[in-house]
Amino acid sequence: MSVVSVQHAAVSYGGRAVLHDVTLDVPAGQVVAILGANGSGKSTLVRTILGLVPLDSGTIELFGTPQRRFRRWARIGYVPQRMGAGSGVPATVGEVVASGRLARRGVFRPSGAADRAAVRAALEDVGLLDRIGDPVSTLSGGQQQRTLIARALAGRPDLLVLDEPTAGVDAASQDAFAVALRHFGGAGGTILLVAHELGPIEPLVDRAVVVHDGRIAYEGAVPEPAGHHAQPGHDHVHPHAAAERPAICVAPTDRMPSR
Ligand SMILES: Nc1ncnc2c1ncn2[C@@H]1O[C@H](COP(=O)(O)OP(=O)(O)OP(=O)(O)O)[C@@H](O)[C@H]1O
Repeated sequence: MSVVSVQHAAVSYGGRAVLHDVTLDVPAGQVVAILGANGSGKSTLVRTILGLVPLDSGTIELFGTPQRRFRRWARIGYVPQRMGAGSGVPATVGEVVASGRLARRGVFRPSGAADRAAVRAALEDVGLLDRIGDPVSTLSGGQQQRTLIARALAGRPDLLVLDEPTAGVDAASQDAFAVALRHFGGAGGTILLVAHELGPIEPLVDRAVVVHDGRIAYEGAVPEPAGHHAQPGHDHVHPHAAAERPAICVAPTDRMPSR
């Protein structure tokens, strides 16, 4: 079963086309990484899947239901790009994570034992249970990012969507994050993530999708990093995936297929 199915999607901002004829399938239980250079359209693709950006044409299905009729949003946990958890908000780590339960329980029902257990389990997953009572503002950037991931996990979603979850995050937090994702995936969860560098998540990724200029330029196994191409002594042994695609190797953070 496909958890996300995008067919021939086209998206534009104010008349400027940003995604062209994008087709993407995320099967249940898979970890799919969307890679690509800055401005290639990765975030737009994810935001379109979540219904935050309208389609010009094409179709999207979520859990087999056309997106416009899909109502079970609690099945999806979303961690947006570079969202500060601690920006002036005096909330504790536990409170931020508990807010991830709202869609599950409804705003007007008080939180119960199941909610508290889910919050603790999610914080345990990201290695921050010992900080549950601390103000978010006292956490490092990486720990704040882990708090946001715990908030998404606390809603017990079936699909986790993460936009650049490890960008600018310290190594310890990246490792904690990889552990949390492995746990979520091991329990049958589906993961769609946008990344520049996969780092410790790389072994978890079943399929990589490279977006270039608003089109899918490559789909398959995680490509080799391209950042070392320009270094002296690097023998450029891996051929480009297709003759018309050499331009995906444009930024140090881009990745090229190894075959
Ligand atoms: N809300 C918006 N209004 C107008 N243009 C936008 C908007 N959001 C993104 N864009 C433009 O659309 C293009 C794709 O942006 P998008 O954020 O999807 O790329 P990205 O691959 O996620 O890049 P990054 O890695 O920098 O986040 C870029 O040219 C960007 O400037």
